Amino acid sequence: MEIVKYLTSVNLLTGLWIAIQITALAMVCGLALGLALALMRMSKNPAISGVAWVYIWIMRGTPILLQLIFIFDALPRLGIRLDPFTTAVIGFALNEAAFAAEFIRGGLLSVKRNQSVAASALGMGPFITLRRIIIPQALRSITPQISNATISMLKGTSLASVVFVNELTFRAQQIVATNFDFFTVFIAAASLYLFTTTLISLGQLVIERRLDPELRSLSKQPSIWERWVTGVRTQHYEVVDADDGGAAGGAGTTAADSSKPAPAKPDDNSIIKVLAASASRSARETADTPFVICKNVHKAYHLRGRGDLEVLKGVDFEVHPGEVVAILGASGSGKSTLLRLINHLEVLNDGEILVEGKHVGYERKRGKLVPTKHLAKARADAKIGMVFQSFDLFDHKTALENIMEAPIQVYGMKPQAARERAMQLLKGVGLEEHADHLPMRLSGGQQQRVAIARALATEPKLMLFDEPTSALDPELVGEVLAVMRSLAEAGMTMIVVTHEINFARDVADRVVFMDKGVIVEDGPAREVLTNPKEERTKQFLRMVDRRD
Ligand SMILES: Nc1ncnc2c1ncn2[C@@H]1O[C@H](COP(=O)(O)OP(=O)(O)OP(=O)(O)O)[C@@H](O)[C@H]1O
Repeated sequence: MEIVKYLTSVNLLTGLWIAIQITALAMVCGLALGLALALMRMSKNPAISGVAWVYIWIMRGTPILLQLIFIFDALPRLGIRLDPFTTAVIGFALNEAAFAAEFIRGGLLSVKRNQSVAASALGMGPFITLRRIIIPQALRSITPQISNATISMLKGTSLASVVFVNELTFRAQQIVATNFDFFTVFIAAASLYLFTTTLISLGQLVIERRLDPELRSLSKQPSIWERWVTGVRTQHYEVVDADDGGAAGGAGTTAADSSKPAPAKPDDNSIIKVLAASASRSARETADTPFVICKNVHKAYHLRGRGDLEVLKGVDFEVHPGEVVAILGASGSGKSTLLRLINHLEVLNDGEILVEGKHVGYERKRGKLVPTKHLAKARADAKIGMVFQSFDLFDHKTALENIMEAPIQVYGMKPQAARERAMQLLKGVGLEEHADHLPMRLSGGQQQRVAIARALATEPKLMLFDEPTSALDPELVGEVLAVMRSLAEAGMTMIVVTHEINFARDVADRVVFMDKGVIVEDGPAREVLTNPKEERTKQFLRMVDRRD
């Protein structure tokens, strides 16, 4: 009974409440400062990362007790006088920030770099990318560490008694000093700590479940009961035919039974064809000038300790509206680099690239082209869709969410309209029944078709494909090529880096052959592929022939 008396004693409960307040405030401030320090640590600017490093070094290397005493005793000498509670909050926050910076940095680094490259290609700026793509994925690995840190801090608030904060442990000691009932008083205090830390652990559990993309996607699937009642085997959506112009609420058809095989090729009414045709129309408005112009393009990468690696050595090349150009060449010849330069995922060293008459992400200053500060906006305005070899779908988002992301976040589309557009696109690539599936639940071919749909959702005027089938098993290549073929047939301007010679022969208007950073041969696809003029092209085609 004695223990119940202490468990409900106002004295101890007030002490616990003070400990909780210090912990909550210090954790919020510490995590915010920790995130800033983590980003500073990851900066390429050595001065910025150096400042963060020194801060973390000092705060992690000195005891928090001394830090609290320093803030409480030393700051008044500089004219800054803080009360004990504020001192404790600031002291714990500053100390926590140093530790948080490191585990947050670990979490951010655990997200694959390709995720942010894919976000950039969709016109997403650094802030949106961090908030929508990187942090949600990093949070999964950071959450247990935040929970650990919160529990440690709650227990560690007893240290705040050195600056006269009257928290739980301190109050328990004061009671014991008067009644010497060590056992009961300390058991009561320990129980109060245990109760609170248990709540923190339960909170961690709830957050982890909410952050689990698999559980989230499953919760969108109809339950067994719902399926039985409605007779529907998978999630169903109203899918508006592209004919309806995507008008919300149009007469729709329901996504069909999952047993229906995915169409090998989108039908003529598919939104894929509608978008491609509209891109082709707008491209033809500038038909007298090439849509893409590369002039004397140079690119070198600086390799630490090994000097510069010159990857592109003066590339000149043009693509006309509605044209499909296949870029072939041996590994390392600079094909992907050239694609990445076109939508400014890399910075040019020399020369210039114009898309629809504009330098993407460059502005002229004193006669010189310099990268603009508004790079994300420049990419978004250029409307260049890009599809990568490794698909690079956002791992924490379903197929539908992947496609909706850029229209909503970059182009300000209303969520309902973006959802309808995304469903039409999924239907167009034969994947409407996989709308709520996470990338990890899709085959490589399906992921790549979602990636194409995602790129098309921004209504691109130009599509760049970087070896879109290289990472696929041979039996999955056909389904991706079928979608690309239908885009090409509908008039989309496309540049395709590929090793698929048959695709290049059948679909491309032109083939450009690259070797060691220069264009060796450029001409009509059939001519270059059946009757190459250059020895290097002949050698490459013989090698591909043998491989096939
Ligand atoms: N970020 C980078 N830093 C340093 N070197 C790079 C970087 N990106 C590419 N390279 C190098 O540039 C060269 C050309 O790379 P690129 O990816 O453009 O070639 P590719 O022709 O597309 O080859 P593959 O067909 O194998 O993809 C390669 O030697 C590659 O190692």
